[in-house]
Amino acid sequence: MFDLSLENCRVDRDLTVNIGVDDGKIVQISRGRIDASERIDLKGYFVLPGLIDSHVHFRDPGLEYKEDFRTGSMAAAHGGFATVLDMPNTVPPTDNAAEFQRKIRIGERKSVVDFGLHAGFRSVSDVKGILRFMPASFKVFMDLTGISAVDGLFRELKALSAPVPVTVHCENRDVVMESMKELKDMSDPSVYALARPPLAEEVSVAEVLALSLHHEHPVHICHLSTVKSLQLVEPFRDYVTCEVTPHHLMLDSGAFRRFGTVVKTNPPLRPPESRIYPEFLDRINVIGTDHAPHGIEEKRKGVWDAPPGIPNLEVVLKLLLTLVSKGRMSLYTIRRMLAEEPARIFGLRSKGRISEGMDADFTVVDLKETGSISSDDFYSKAHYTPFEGFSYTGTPVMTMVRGRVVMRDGEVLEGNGRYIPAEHDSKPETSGSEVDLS
Ligand SMILES: NC(=O)N[C@@H](CC(=O)O)C(=O)O
Ligand SMILES: [Zn+2]
Ligand SMILES: [Zn+2]
Repeated sequence: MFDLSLENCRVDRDLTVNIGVDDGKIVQISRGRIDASERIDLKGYFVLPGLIDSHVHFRDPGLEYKEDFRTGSMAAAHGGFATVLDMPNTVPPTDNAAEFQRKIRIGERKSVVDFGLHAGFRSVSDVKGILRFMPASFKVFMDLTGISAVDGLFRELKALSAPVPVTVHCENRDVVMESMKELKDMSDPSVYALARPPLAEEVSVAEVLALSLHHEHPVHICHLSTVKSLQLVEPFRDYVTCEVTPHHLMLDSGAFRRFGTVVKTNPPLRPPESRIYPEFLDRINVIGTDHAPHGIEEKRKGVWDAPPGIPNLEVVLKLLLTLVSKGRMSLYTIRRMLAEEPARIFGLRSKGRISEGMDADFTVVDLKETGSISSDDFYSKAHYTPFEGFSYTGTPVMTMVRGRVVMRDGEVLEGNGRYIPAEHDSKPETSGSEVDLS
């Protein structure tokens, strides 16, 4: 007798199964009846593996007025995510063993969903100590760090035979400084798109590709935002993976006219001729929200003083399911880019697929429910979005983390998220997408 049976789970276009859950794990997948003490009937919904957002900023510790691990993880559960990977640019940064362990404790105390952590990089001497905690990656901001320092990180990871990916924010510092010069006295928010032009990203992507090729070490490029960056990355698929954000997928630099500095983000929204469109998704590995909450009052400062970043955890799945309803992308693409690929790239061995032995993480969606996005419903502290009022078709109705319902019908319940150590191996295996039927 298992703890739970999820019944009538439509897990693929034409495949409906029952799923047995015991002790937080998927223990049986079958068409027949499963004996369990509790049953949940999911007839009429579509059941995805528990989705993973590999790019969030929960601002904890140090910037809790913007977000903290509790409100951020509740936003994740509300948005349909069972696992998140948090970024290291907190105060202080998560760039040494002590801070890394401290953030694990913060997450274990506050998070309602499971979480992994990207480590920051300040000094080669901290790398070995951080590796003990099995980080998802080492994150580097190329607009803040010089090439030789980043080269040192690759050398140290190789010396320690640690195939932990280097995750990169690609904007070249020199190009940004040069571009800013002639724009500094201007105040129209749309100049921000010119201050950090596509060339800044493309030059930085090229530098990172050279480092990855030279060291034969995996690299993951965050928030890739131009077609030319995508063309650069394409020949390097065996070592390099990349991510696109919902805002770079759905908006262009024209959004500045409507939303001003609320849509100021790094890298900036791009002009129509250089941006990424949903039709390019099959060339990209991961959709990451880059959930980057700030106080609404600081977001309303001038173009040079407002902090960059857009919160997306509670809108991204509605946006993507609406694209599915319009035939512009498939549910399979959501499963690949928000579950299978993040789990593979970041070594989350127990997550990302519906098969026996995996964690019982599920994201259940209603493909037909319609509505319009309202930041009043957000659990995040950031009650604003450029997608306010967006009419969606399709929404998450349940989020389950290791067999525990943490969101049902839009209401977030109590949860007890766990730290998920990353288990990287040097051979990035292909992402299996079929449901293993026993
Ligand atoms: N994307 C942003 O504009 N801001 C992010 C940092 C980052 O991801 O670069 C943030 O932490 O606010
Ligand atoms: Zn970034
Ligand atoms: Zn980010």
